[in-house]
Amino acid sequence: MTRDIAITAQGVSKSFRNGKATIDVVRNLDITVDAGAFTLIKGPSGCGKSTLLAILAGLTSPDKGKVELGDTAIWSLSARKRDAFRLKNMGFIFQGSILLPSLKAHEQISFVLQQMGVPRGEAYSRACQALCDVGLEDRIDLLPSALSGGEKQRVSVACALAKKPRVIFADEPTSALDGENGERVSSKLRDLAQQKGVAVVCVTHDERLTPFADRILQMEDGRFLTSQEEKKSHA
Ligand SMILES: Nc1ncnc2c1ncn2[C@@H]1O[C@H](COP(=O)(O)OP(=O)(O)OP(=O)(O)O)[C@@H](O)[C@H]1O
Repeated sequence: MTRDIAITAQGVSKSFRNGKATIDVVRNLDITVDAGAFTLIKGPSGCGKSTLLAILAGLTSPDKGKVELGDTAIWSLSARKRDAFRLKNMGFIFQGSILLPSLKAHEQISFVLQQMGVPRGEAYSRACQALCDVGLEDRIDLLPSALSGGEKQRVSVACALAKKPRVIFADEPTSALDGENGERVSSKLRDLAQQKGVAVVCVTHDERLTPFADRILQMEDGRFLTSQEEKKSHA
């Protein structure tokens, strides 16, 4: 069976300057991500997980290397074209996702869908369906000020679902969620991968996500451990 590869990154590196010091956060890293798979990237705090995710998602430019989604090299696009490509093809679930204070839960989502060109009525029904999928059917008409932190996080999850993207990038998607809702979001992400062929790439410390993953990559000091190194580090 041939693999359906959604993302290919080759030789990706990123450093940040901290005063006079330079920190190499992502080091000459290669990764391929399959469509229809839930890929989990784990590793200690500060090892470069979020930076890598942002590079793959076209949000933080690498110093070196190439990232392709399908046959589009995202870092060769102009900023404007990259924004449009992201809007159409990617969903995001990030820690502390910001909601617009004056929009109700369903409007947060239908606003994004309409930016993508989805007609108003369809945008509304997709927004409501996605909010139901994350258990927010009785929060559809509420403003962010009336939602808890976990509910706001679920609105951003619903937004990523409603877009029906090719790829979902998630950074600690369950961090603000209790057991039941953490499980609901985790299984939704897995179902999207398995049933809709979405490539889900998730970075997390949350062990609750592990059973849902098709593939787990362990990161340390800006690179992936080989399976042998992983065994040694757990010994
Ligand atoms: N914009 C930036 N400027 C300077 N340093 C940065 C920047 N972004 C990240 N870093 C540094 O890069 C390193 C890796 O950060 P990153 O957020 O990618 O790690 P992480 O593995 O996701 O950590 P955590 O699990 O704690 O979220 C950290 O030392 C961080 O301070």
